[in-house]
Amino acid sequence: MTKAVVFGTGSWGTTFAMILAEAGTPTTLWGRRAEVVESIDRRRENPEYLPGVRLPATVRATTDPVEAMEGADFVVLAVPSQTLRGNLAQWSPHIPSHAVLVSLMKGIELRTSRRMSEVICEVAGVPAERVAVVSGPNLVGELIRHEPAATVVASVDDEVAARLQEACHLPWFRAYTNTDVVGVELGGAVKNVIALAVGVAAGMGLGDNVRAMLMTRGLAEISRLGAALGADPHTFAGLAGMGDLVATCTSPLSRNRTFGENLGRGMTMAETIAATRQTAEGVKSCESVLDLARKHDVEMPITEVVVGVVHDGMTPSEAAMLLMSRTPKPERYGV
Ligand SMILES: NC(=O)c1ccc[n+]([C@@H]2O[C@H](COP(=O)([O-])OP(=O)(O)OC[C@H]3O[C@@H](n4cnc5c(N)ncnc54)[C@H](O)[C@@H]3O)[C@@H](O)[C@H]2O)c1
Ligand SMILES: O=P(O)(O)OC[C@H](O)CO
Repeated sequence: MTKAVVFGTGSWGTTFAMILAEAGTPTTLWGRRAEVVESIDRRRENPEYLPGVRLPATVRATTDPVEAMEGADFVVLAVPSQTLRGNLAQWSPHIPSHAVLVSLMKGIELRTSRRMSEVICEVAGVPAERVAVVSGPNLVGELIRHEPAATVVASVDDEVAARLQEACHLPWFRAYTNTDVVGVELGGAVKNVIALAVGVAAGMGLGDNVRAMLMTRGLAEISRLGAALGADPHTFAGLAGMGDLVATCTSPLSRNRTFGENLGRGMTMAETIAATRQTAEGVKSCESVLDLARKHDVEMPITEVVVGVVHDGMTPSEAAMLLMSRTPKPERYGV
């Protein structure tokens, strides 16, 4: 029988463990904090991240990474992107030699500008064929109610993607396979940056025309970066591209959009960080996305102003003025 371990008892790690278990894949959750692990193991609930959600009996939990990985066919990683390298270095000596490593994370590493699958290959010393990525419009607040949703399971090895698809596919959770790992990962990481921009605009009281403009031109930025990195352009019209962009930029459940909205309303960065309990990946990844774009000579004006507002003291009004005063150009310029 296929078994999985999920590293990270946050909202997506716990929810994906629930999905795997419901799909018939017994799953062990690894967490840092003994009280969270004990609650999952004894009471079948993660009160901090998913209060009131009853987890299936085939979800176990432990603080011991070695015990967690015993016999695992899928090692699923759901910690904040910037912590992956340090954590995985400790876990990788104990990963079963046949196991596939799966990234649920939607970030780009600071300093190296690497995608999460690249960090996994480098740190765990595994070939790309042993890595998969799950990304799509998957807001946890809806999934825990078993509302219908779909996702993309990507691996350069389509058999690996098909195995993971089988391990997590449910009547209410459709998993589609894809071999374009680069495109699927970029779609997930960069939409968080665009959601910050959309949130800022909403916080400033701006309406749907602005939201549509930022989402559409944001998709152009994602596609330009994807083209430079060799992604399949069709991926960005799919669930991991436009799909996730729509969900994240329009939902009040999105942490990234909410983070931007608080900034747009006039909260300081310190106040906004204090008001954010969970991981809003775009806050750090906007800088690494911009670095990646610059390395590949790709123009990403929305990402630039997001970095300005989040990290360099630019005001939302200055950001809006900068974007609107750019040189007029044809819509397909640079795409
Ligand atoms: N929540 C969602 O709706 C959702 C959906 C799809 C993808 N994602 C992505 O999944 C990833 C995880 O997000 P999440 O929503 O579960 O975040 P979260 O903030 O809910 O949980 C993060 C987890 O990581 C743990 N953690 C924090 N710092 C750590 C460290 N240094 N070492 C080890 N563990 C640490 C926390 O204790 C927590 O258990 C992110 O990349 C996010 O973009 C989230
Ligand atoms: O809450 P966010 O902004 O991290 O978005 C969650 C998921 O990535 C949506 O698919």
